[in-house]
Amino acid sequence: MTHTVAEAASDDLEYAVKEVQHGIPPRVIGEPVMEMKHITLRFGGVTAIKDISFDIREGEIRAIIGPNGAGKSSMLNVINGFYHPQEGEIWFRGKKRGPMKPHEIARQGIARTFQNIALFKGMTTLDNIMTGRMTLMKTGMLSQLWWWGRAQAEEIEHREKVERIIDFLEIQHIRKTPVGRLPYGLQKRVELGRALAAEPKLLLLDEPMAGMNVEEKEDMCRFILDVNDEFGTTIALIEHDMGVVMDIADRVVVLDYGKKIGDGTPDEIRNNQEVIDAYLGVSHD
Ligand SMILES: Nc1ncnc2c1ncn2[C@@H]1O[C@H](COP(=O)(O)OP(=O)(O)OP(=O)(O)O)[C@@H](O)[C@H]1O
Repeated sequence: MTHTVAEAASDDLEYAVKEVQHGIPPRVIGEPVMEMKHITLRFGGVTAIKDISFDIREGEIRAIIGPNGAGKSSMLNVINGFYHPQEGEIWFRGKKRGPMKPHEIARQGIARTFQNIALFKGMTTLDNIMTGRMTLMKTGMLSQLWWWGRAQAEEIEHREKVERIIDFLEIQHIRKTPVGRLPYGLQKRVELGRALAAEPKLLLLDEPMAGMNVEEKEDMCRFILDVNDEFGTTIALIEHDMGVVMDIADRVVVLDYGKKIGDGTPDEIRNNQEVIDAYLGVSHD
């Protein structure tokens, strides 16, 4: 089956996003936060990313799209330090970044969610979101023994922040439920909550709508737009649902077989012949 971008967009979903955007002033896009310069990443004989450059700017919602195996997840893993490219440079806030461990990158204010939900299934929503604050916790195990009062004060502060996220994501009713018992859409929302708990400046979302029904997608769109708007969080996301991408992204970078074939606003991408030929003109469900 073939279909165009417009056909791929669900009318219901489009409406929900427009409704959310209504009344909100246009986003202010700032300087580049992250610059990927001529990145090449190989796994043995497989070149997952070939000489790709693009940037992510302060305050924007940046989408990375492309067919299966295009190199999107690999790119997200390069951004969050999980993979180290063999070639190219990564610049973060105007400084060249050397190889870093993921926890060091988390301390720089970069958080992510995963394509396959990576929550602690036996733990409650509340505890899972609390784990997102680990990198912000100052008091270690030993000092907790000596500085009981300080550790307690810190715990209260973290709990308050987590409760605010629970309110924001409208998941009060499941705060004590083990996440393994939750429907898929709610688990995805908890995972977003855990990433938000780290108070990221740059949030990376790997297929946040995958496996969701239309209603769940509407909710997730609303939360992504609200996170960007209310917290000023810069967001980079991989997403297959073209209706979502074209509605919420400020700019879109398109990958195909590890190469960049398009980069621009949703309108520019819709009209880019190379992108249409490689990706948009055919079904990619
Ligand atoms: N850890 C790995 N070891 C070997 N090859 C890998 C590894 N990770 C990815 N690849 C290969 O790199 C290429 C890009 O994969 P990647 O997962 O980044 O694509 P993608 O665009 O995210 O795909 P999808 O939409 O299916 O998730 C593929 O050919 C894949 O098989």
